[in-house]
Amino acid sequence: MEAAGQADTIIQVRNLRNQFGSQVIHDRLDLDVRRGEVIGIVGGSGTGKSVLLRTIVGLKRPDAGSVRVFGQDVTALEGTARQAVEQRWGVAFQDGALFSALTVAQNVQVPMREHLDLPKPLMDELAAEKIAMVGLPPSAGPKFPSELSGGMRKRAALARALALDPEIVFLDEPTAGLDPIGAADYDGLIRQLKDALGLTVFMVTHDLDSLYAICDRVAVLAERRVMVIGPISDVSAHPNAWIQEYFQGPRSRAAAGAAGRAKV
Ligand SMILES: Nc1ncnc2c1ncn2[C@@H]1O[C@H](COP(=O)(O)OP(=O)(O)OP(=O)(O)O)[C@@H](O)[C@H]1O
Repeated sequence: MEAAGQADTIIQVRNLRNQFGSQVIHDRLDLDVRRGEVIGIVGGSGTGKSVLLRTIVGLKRPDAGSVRVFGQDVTALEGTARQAVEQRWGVAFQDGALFSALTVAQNVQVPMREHLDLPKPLMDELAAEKIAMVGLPPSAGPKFPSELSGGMRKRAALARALALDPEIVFLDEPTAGLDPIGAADYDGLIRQLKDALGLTVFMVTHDLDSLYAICDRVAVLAERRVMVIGPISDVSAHPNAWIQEYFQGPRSRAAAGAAGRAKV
């Protein structure tokens, strides 16, 4: 059941604590993600962006605090209740994490096999639909991940994340390793899918161009928590030293300039 008054908040993290041994990664971290937004998670290396993503999707159990998705405390869910929630989101990891022994189409069908009981022709049809949706040619379906370029593998991973028509897509460094044109194409695809499907997109990224081009809001992880969150224009004005260096450096100014020109 969705918590009353939380209709717009699709992910709510409160007082989160994560640590590995004596290394505290998150402490009293709060985060709200709104339904339908593209949120970019940034921060210095090792600030715990990936750990935050993994905690929200249940791959890491938090040491303290709560994580509510769709109004449900996902850290407490088990069995079929957990499966039901997992069907409502898709995750694409940085390296794609595709099964190398399966074709692209079979990879896209993995979540279908796990969660649904569909006849093979229908699964083939749905896989072809997802493959087309992410801009891959039909010929990519029977190929193995090793036969694809890095950019195509990322799209295949996205197709798998979209397999069950999720409401939220989690992306870990989606444009890492892509050339600038490939990265811009991928950004365009995310924006297009978000608009067409009403997706909420949770994106860990280092890519300043992506932040400017597609993120509605940006959350900066620093000092073990979300130090600042908001539209990029607000966040980039924050006086924190890392934020200033990150957003006011030459690469950021170039990305901001490019985004400004694209909007003209
Ligand atoms: N399974 C684990 N066991 C022990 N330490 C871990 C584990 N996973 C992550 N860490 C540590 O937690 C910290 C945060 O890791 P995380 O991968 O979330 O950082 P990040 O912000 O995503 O960094 P980057 O931008 O470099 O990818 C790092 O110091 C990392 O070494």
